Amino acid sequence: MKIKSVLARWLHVPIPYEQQHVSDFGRVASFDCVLVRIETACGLVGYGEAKEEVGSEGNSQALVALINEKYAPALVGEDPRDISRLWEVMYNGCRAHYALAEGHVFPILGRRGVSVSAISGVDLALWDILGKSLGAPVWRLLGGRKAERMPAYASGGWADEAGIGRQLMGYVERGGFKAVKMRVGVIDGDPVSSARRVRAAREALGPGIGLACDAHGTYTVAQAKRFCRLVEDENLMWFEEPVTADDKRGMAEVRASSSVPIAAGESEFNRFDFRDLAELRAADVFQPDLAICGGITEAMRIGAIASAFNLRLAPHLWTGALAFAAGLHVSAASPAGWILEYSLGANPLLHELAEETFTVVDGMLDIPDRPGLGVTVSEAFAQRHAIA
Ligand SMILES: O=C(O)[C@@H](O)[C@H](O)[C@H](O)CO
Ligand SMILES: [Mg+2]
Repeated sequence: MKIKSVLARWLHVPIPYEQQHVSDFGRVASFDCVLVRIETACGLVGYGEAKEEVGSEGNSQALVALINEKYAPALVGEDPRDISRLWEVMYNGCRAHYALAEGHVFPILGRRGVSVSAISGVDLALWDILGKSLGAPVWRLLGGRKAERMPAYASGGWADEAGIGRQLMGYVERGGFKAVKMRVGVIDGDPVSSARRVRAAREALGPGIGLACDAHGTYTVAQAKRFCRLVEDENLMWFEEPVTADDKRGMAEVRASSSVPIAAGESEFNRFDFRDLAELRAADVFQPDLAICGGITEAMRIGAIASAFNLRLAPHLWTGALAFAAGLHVSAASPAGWILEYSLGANPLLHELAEETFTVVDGMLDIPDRPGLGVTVSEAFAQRHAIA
């Protein structure tokens, strides 16, 4: 089996004004991703997703250029089922222990950032092709799924102190969620007002609903410690990215300062970043993003590290349908897999790019059992929103 073509396109989907939310980083006016389409000479087609920015807003030109101009020419002619070999060549270039079939030398393109995101998009498409070639869902190729459906949490919660309880209860009523996530940090100013919003949320939800908080790395270590102290009795499911991802030791200090579990990983790029988080005891929950972290291949390794360090895996699924589905397959197959993120912000790439729908019933999401990633991409939707 041989790869015939690799094509990356930037999908830019504007969000209608009434559906936009104001996140920590401003008003979210679009949802963006890079759609990777790989076709084999025998006519199999696989799709993957790569992302330039964690928030999924904005420009993806650099990523598209990298995939189409650097990775694609090297991949054409290769066997798409040799995923580990191709991963290694894309990451380690001429240092890889494997070579490209035709003896081409591949450059080393970078070990973090868009290079690894590009690998993610390719990797997802390769797994999609492998599954389709065998008529099996990806989770089966990863060793089987632990359950037919897994718990999901509703991810949103930007409202102020007066509105947060109602907003989160709205999520619970809508999908039967047993867990929700709200934003704290820059969005509300300081740890004291964050803690007030958390208390309001807990009061509305009662003790039976899981509650997580996400600070997007916007606190200082001192602020994050103060926040943990203020909410220690609110029984948080986790406190996410308390401080910048660049300060892993600071994160470990925050974690050691209270009993509030720490989650991190959406800003990390590969297993080596997660190994550092684990060794520093900086986190309780790992959140790789399948469109960023090196794809399914790397996420399974990250899941193995989580398991070996007695941590949990809860992938960052603020993504389009392909990275979302990939996260479901990995969570279902990984021993550390725990809970799935379901974004409650406007997310057209989750709900309109795929012909299938991902619906939460009684707080649970079905693990797809169609071949490959189990996502039928709507080419009409993709073409309508493709910028490059
Ligand atoms: O964990 C999450 O879902 C967040 O970090 C989102 O990626 C962010 O709010 C998008 O702007
Ligand atoms: Mg987050």
